[in-house]
Amino acid sequence: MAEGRIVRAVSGFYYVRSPEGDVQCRARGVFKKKKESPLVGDWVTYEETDPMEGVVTRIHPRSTELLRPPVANVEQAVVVGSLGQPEFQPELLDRFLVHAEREGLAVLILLTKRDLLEDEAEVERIQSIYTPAGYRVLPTSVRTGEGIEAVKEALRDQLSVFAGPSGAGKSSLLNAVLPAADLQTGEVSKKRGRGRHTTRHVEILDLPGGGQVADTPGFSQLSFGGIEATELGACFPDLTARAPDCRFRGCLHKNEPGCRVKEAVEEKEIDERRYRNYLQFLEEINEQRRY
Ligand SMILES: Nc1nc2c(ncn2[C@@H]2O[C@H](COP(=O)(O)OP(=O)(O)OP(=O)(O)O)[C@@H](O)[C@H]2O)c(=O)[nH]1
Ligand SMILES: [Zn+2]
Repeated sequence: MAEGRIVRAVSGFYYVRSPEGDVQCRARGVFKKKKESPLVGDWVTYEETDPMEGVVTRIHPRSTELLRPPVANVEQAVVVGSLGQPEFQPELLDRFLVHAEREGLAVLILLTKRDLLEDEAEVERIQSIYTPAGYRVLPTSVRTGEGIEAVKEALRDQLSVFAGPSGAGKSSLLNAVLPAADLQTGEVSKKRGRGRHTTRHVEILDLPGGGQVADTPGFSQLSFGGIEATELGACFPDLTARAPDCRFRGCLHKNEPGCRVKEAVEEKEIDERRYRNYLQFLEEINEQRRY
């Protein structure tokens, strides 16, 4: 019996990382009967039946479970937003943040392409919105190398996914933190940057400084299906912090009297744009319910 993490899954085989290499495993038949299946990211117990071959016998309880694409036990979402080409899109960033919060992940906001930014005050403006909400915001550039060491540091000791709009620079960042000598990984991973939503397999990559990254865009769906209106507030830490002081329990911070969140927006303690995005997402959730 040994334990390890599934780092890849290809046509019915699960590859479990061990100090000797990746052990090619099949899953025990009993999982199928129980309608369970091992996921990339799972910690499992396996039995080695032949050298470097085995059977997964137990799936350890998951701390998180992302569905599209499927990865288990992701701990951190690195939410990526570009500072130029494409220009910074706050609404899209908030959308990704909601999904990361919803999945119970720790969040790091990475601003990419700092080298393209002419207005130096922009980074501070963005930080002044998201830092009070509890997020760490790191400006980076793969062109100048700014922030890359800090990114490596932030990725240490946990499994992360990079999430963010297409073209924001996720693959470039991944290449920047992967070992320079590991050319093959670098090239493959660059190629994977394209068509990543189609037939690709999720793979967990080891980072040289410790820590792992799942080579997947994190969330491929950004609609709010499955999220109830009453749950949305909890996905905005800056709003949630004030919610206990609202007059009504279950306050949606919309038109209710005695709403502390709305007061905080008026007093500029909560960023107004974040609040407007919250209201818009709430509207979307209510729209979905109508159909
Ligand atoms: N100037 C500049 N360009 C960058 C930087 N990072 C990425 N780019 C460029 O931005 C474009 C998109 O980068 P990718 O890394 O492919 O973006 P992605 O988020 O992986 O995109 P998808 O694969 O579509 O999800 C490429 O042309 C990169 O060369 C940066 O720090 N500075
Ligand atoms: Zn309220």
